[in-house]
Amino acid sequence: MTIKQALISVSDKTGIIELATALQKLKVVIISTGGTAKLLQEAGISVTEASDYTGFPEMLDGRVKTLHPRIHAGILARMDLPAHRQAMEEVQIPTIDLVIINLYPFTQTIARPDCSLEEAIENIDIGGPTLIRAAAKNFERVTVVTDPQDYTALLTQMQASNGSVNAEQRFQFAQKAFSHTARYDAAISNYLTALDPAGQRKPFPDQLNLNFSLAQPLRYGENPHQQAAFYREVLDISGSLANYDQIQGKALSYNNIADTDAAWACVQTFDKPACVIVKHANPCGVAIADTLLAAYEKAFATDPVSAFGGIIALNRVVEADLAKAILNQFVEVIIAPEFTPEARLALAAKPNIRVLTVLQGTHANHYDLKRVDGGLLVQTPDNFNLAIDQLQCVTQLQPTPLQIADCLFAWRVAKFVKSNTIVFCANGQTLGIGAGQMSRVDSARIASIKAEQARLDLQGSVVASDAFFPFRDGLDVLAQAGAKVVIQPGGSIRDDEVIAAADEQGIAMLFTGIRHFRH
Ligand SMILES: NC(=O)c1ncn([C@@H]2O[C@H](COP(=O)(O)O)[C@@H](O)[C@H]2O)c1NC=O
Repeated sequence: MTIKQALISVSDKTGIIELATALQKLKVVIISTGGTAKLLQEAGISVTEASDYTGFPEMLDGRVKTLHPRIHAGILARMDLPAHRQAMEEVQIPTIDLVIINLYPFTQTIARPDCSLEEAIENIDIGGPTLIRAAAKNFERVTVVTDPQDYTALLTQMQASNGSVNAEQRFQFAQKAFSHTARYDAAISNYLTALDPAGQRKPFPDQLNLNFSLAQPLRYGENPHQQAAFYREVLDISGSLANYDQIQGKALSYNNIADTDAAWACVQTFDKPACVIVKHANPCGVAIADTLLAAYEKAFATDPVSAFGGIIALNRVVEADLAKAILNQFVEVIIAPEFTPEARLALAAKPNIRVLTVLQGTHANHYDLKRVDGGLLVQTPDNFNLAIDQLQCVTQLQPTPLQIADCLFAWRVAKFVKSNTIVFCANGQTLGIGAGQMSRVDSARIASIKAEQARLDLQGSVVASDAFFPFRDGLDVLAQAGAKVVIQPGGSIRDDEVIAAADEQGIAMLFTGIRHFRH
């Protein structure tokens, strides 16, 4: 079916003159709304204004432009049905075969901090979604394009096939169109249901509509008998892990993505060159150093056994010497902001290794989400970074500036380890990590055993605990292992007992006043 008549009504006018020019060359008759029509006419394109076409003026400040039977019957008529054909002949309404449309910028409007409710309401598009839904519903005959990035595909096809668009492409455009209106209405619902009766924004909307689109199917889930897919947030994802660029390697698995997320989140919190090695969502080695190579070597030394098959995250450009060093171990994924051409060449020797780049430090999720049976737990992300002046020394012994720096390092690592968390550190290197235990004293024991296995000396080390010590037993384990400074939130009803134990064992202790549970 050759497209004979098109309706163009766009808020985002990117590429619209070029598209309309090309449509005109294909002898398509163009109807258009106020602002769009004016722009096209100024560009010398012959356009009929929607108001002339309907015989009805645009009214109510543009609230009514295209809401007219001459337009909607023209879009919705099924010309394969005799009754529809007859009805259209009786009222002398020609068909519209192509709708080029995008909506009032509601999301951009409400993103402005000074946006009033009135402005938001005026940016709720009514006629646009109606046009989109009508055209998408009738995709058997009508083509609807809602994304300026699809103009080239549309034209390529029309130019190659006598001004027509094939059924498969029309269906794809219709799928995209309904997703477009769904997203639009979701944004309106999220915004309005987050307003209290006084018009003030609440932290969470009464209705939470989430919008993710399929990024890639996955071979399987956490286990091979589970099916899985990876979805990406539709809006505002530049600089996010989900927007990764894969340079080489096998396709990412479900567990690869989850573990890489943990490693990438952790490594980004350091200012100095840093390396984080993750296994099963927990760091098994973290270090900072003057060079990235030194950071990697220190991180690897924490737990070489667990680092086997791990995920390695780095926060600087990776050069060839580091790439070659990493190749000595078995690694699943390497992620960094960039790799030099020489590093890429070196890594290419092991083509199965997944190598990813991500733009660094520009993205943070708005909400953390956790699925529970029949529900969803929602919270703001744990993006609290402790400042040095928030530390309170509660013991007779005061830590040295070097020990304080190590405490801050250990504390940052602890935030990314599953609770109960104990992290021994020295000189910007993790020495032993106890993760995910049901009791803090067991985590303390495991962390010291791990250091012993890796032949790392805990004498004079500092230790971070992600939450307070309920009893002195955990602290006693740390002291016996050789720790000299402990950083922990404080806040236990037995703090006095724990502080007394620290004084008794010659340990300095810092309270943060804040905890970092991670489940
Ligand atoms: N009210 C209507 O009948 C109507 N029909 C189309 N629109 C929107 O008007 C915008 C284009 O307006 P203009 O061509 O005047 O710049 C498009 O985003 C389109 O979605 C309408 N506007 C809002 O509802």
